[in-house]
Order: sequence, then C-alpha cells, then structure tokens
Amino acid sequence: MTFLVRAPYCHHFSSTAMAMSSSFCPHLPLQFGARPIFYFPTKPSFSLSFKPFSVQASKNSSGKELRVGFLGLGIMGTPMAQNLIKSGCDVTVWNRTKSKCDPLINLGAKYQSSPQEVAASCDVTFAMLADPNSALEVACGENGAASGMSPGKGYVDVSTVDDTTSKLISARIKETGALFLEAPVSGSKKPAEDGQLIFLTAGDKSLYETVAPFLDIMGKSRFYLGDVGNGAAMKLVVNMIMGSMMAAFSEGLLLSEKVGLDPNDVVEVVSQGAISAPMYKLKGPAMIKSQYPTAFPLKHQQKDLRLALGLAESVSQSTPIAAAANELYKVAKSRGLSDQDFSAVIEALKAKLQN
Ligand SMILES: NC(=O)C1=CN([C@@H]2O[C@H](COP(=O)(O)OP(=O)(O)OC[C@H]3O[C@@H](n4cnc5c(N)ncnc54)[C@H](OP(=O)(O)O)[C@@H]3O)[C@@H](O)[C@H]2O)C=CC1
Ligand SMILES: O=CCCC(=O)O
Repeated sequence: MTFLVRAPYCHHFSSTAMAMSSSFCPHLPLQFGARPIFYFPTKPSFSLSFKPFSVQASKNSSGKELRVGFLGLGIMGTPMAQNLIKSGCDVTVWNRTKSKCDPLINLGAKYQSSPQEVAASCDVTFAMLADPNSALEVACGENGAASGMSPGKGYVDVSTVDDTTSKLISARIKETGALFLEAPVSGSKKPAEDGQLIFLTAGDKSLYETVAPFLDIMGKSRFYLGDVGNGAAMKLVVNMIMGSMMAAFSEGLLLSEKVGLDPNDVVEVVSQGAISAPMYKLKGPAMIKSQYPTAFPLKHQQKDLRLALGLAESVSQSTPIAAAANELYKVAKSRGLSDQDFSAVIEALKAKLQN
C-alpha cells in the first residue's frame, strides 16, 4: 500500500509523497464490524525529504494532474482548501458568499461561479457545507455539482450530515456515472489549519484511493468504513459523545464555582486523570472567563446531536444523556449563541439557574 506522508507540523507542504511498504501501515483490529479500516495513526516522527505534491499526485486518465474543486469555504473549508493550494494542487473554489473565495484566489486558486461549473471543470470535487439542506442543495440543486458530473469524475462530501442525506447525494452523483465518497472529518479549526484532520470515509473504494493523497494533505489519518452511511454514522456517534462531554464539563465547572472551588483547579485535576480530554484543557480556561471564540459553532453541535438522536431512534437505541445535552444546546441557541463556539453551552446552565 502507498501512503502519502508529510513532515509533522510542516506548513508549507513541500510535502509529500513517499511510497511506504505495507509494513509501515498498521491494520488495527476491527472493532465495529468486519469492514476494512485503513489507519495511519500519526504523522511519522522521523524526517523525510519531500518533493512538491504535484509530482506525486494522482493523475487522471490523460496522465494529467487531477484538478480539485472545493465547494464551501467556511471555518473548515477555507483552511482545508488553503492546504491543498499551498501543497501545489490545482484547486478551483466556489462559495455561496463569493467574497470568501478571494483569499484563496489570491493564493492561486481558480474560481467558478457555480458548483456545476466547478464539478465540470475538475476531476474531483470536495464539498464542506453547513448541514444536510445545504449539502443537498449544493450537490443536487439547480446548478448543483451533480449537473457538472460525468463518468471519470468524483464527488467527496466532507460535511457532517446524516446517512439519509448522504445516500441521497450519493444516488444523484452516481446517476451521472461519477463516483461518490462521504468523508466527514473529526477535528476542528486548528487541526484543519494544521492538516491534522481525521477522515471518516465510506463509499466508492476506488475514489477513496484516488483522493487519498489529498486527504493526507488535509489530515493525519483516514478510515475507510465501507458503505455510504457508515462515515456519517461514525461522525455522528463521535459528535454525540463530544456534545454530552461538553455539557457535563460545563455542569462541573459551574458546580465547582458554586461550592467555592477554583474552576481552574478543576480543569487541572481533570487533565491529569482518567477523564482527561484535550478539549477540556483547550476550552476550559476560556469558558471560565465566559469567552467562546468560535472553532466549532454551537449551531452545528446542536445539529449533530439532533441528527445523532435521529440515528439512535432509527435503531431503537436509548440515548438519554445525549437527549438531555441536546436540550441544553437548544436553550443556548435560543439565547443567541448559535455562532459562538459550542463551549458556550455553559451559558444555558447559567441562564437556567437564573430563571
Ligand atoms: N467547525 C468545526 O470545528 C467543524 C465543523 N464540521 C462540520 O463541517 C461543516 C462545515 O462546518 P464549518 O466550516 O464550521 O461551518 P461554517 O458555518 O463556517 O460554514 C458553512 C459553509 O456552508 C455554506 N452554506 C451554508 N448554507 C448554504 C446554502 N444553503 N447553500 C450553499 N452554501 C451554504 C456557507 O456558505 P456562506 O459562506 O455563504 O455562508 C459556508 O461555506 C458542518 O457540517 C460542520 O458540522 C466538522 C468538523 C469540525
Ligand atoms: O464536528 C466537529 C468536531 C470538532 C472536533 O472534533 O474537535
């Protein structure tokens, strides 16, 4: 197997490719069913000498370097597309609000004025949209990407959506003869900037292999999980856990303060014990100061909890903790905190106590 690897924390993407023998690629034991999972756990700690990405990038049937489209340039899409451009990829961008394309055009990206035109002018097109509705609209709506798709092309949806939405998009893309991969990401704004995302992919295996070099520019590891829907489900499970963890952490911080403890000590104690999580150490100090600089918008966390609860209901799985957490995020949204970081959910608990 060939892996594209990059120097840890290398921002200039002089990155890249090195053919590694399969002995470098640990195949982890399968714990979620009998599907193959390809896992590259961390970037190597040794130094490599790199060639420009384009030398090793996947080629299309005419032997030309693949042209990459990127739709959706929000908090995540912008740094992801930026990393592709900086690595030397041929990138064409589109965003509903056109002004967000400008910084990427300045970096060397091309621009097309609709998802259809991006898809028509590129070999593979990535999409990073807000939610199921926008993902569907951009892929399947008027002048949507599907209208520009044809055999030999591929569509990679990296948005967080539910499995039903992903299957609808997949069906529409595949109608055109193109291939489809869902590839939602774990990791937030900073991992996106640092090319340290975790891709949870499912769908056409050959497209997964084709876009692997691009995933490796944007991420630190990638999982192939089988049929369309499995990547979406994995992402929702992970974010359901995360949403509940943040809600529980918020309760702990507020309780500690009420009983006369220093919540900064709580952050430190938690960080040294079995329930330590990078998220607590990263966001706790700002939460204590009632500051919520946005990395992962609260409205998206609530969307993910809503979708995860739907997923749980579809298989009759009881999820009372996530359901309670979801209510808190809904309260936070109703108090105008949608665009703050999801750690602002703590404000919902403060508000509750004041009622
Ligand atoms: N932020 C994070 O930490 C992470 C987010 N995610 C997921 O990634 C996705 C994107 O997140 P993020 O970048 O934070 O979100 P943002 O809200 O920053 O960006 C959303 C993007 O979707 C576009 N969009 C929204 N509605 C429409 C529409 N109707 N038609 C066309 N485009 C639309 C926006 O365009 P415009 O600029 O015009 O508004 C923007 O490009 C979400 O699914 C989120 O859950 C996954 C991992 C981490
Ligand atoms: O979907 C958002 C995930 C945020 C994270 O993994 O830190």
